[in-house]
Amino acid sequence: MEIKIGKVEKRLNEIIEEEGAVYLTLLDPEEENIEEIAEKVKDYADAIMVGGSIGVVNLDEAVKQIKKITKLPIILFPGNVDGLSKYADAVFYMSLMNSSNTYWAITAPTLGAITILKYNLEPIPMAYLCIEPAKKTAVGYVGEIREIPQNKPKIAAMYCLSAKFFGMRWAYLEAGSGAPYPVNNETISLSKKLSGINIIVGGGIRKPEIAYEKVLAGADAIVTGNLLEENPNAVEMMYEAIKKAGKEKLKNR
Ligand SMILES: CC(C)=CCC/C(C)=C/CC/C(C)=C/CC/C(C)=C/COP(=O)(O)OP(=O)(O)O
Ligand SMILES: O=P(O)(O)OC[C@@H](O)CO
Ligand SMILES: [Mg+2]
Repeated sequence: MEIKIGKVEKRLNEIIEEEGAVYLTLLDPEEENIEEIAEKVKDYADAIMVGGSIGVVNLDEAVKQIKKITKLPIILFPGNVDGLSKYADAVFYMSLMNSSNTYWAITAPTLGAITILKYNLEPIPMAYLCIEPAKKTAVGYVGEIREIPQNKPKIAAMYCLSAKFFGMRWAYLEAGSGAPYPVNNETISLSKKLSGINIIVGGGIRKPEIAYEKVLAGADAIVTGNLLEENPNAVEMMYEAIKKAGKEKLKNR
């Protein structure tokens, strides 16, 4: 059996290979100045994620608006089965593996599967892991998580290895949108070392030097959301830090 990797994922893999890391920017479909943010982000992000954890309205409209502004791939980041739009390119086909409710671990993605097929969206298989302090954020509340502690990097790493054994090619270490602090470097490095799959890190990253150290620790992708809602211009300095760290990481390989 041959497993086909889609266009968007292939492109992300090429960028990771050539530049050491990708920069993903998260846009909330409910954001009012979505066009202004997309306009700024289009020259720096490698792809745009679209999603929100508390209900989704105007998703199709939001995706169409972004599409008018840029040709960058749009990857849906669904907070539930209603987070799907046929106007996007791909979807993080995600299981919240450390939820205490099987709905978030397997039922929601299963209920979305046929829609994904019908909409011709490229599914990118991903373990979504909510790490301390995610419990204090919207995703922790909605996703009913068993929060993974930061002082035990092995637990997160073990989930990443499990994700790999399940055939997932990506794991998202999520501290929660707007988190007071991001996932620590030890958790990132051990997760990467043990699993070897692509590691996405997001939640609470607001400074270029922090993004820089997360990439050096082993992150293949960095996500920022809130920061750009507050200051879309910050995208440039984040981009530079991520790509600088990516280059250094490739050199030290
Ligand atoms: C694959 C399909 C169809 C569904 C998967 C559904 C799953 C597993 C969802 C996991 C639980 C969840 C609520 C995820 C939300 C992820 C997300 C879109 C976060 C975006 O951040 P917000 O939490 O909206 O941030 P703000 O609070 O800053 O708006
Ligand atoms: O909004 P921030 O804190 O950048 O978090 C982004 C992302 O990890 C949320 O899913
Ligand atoms: Mg939101």
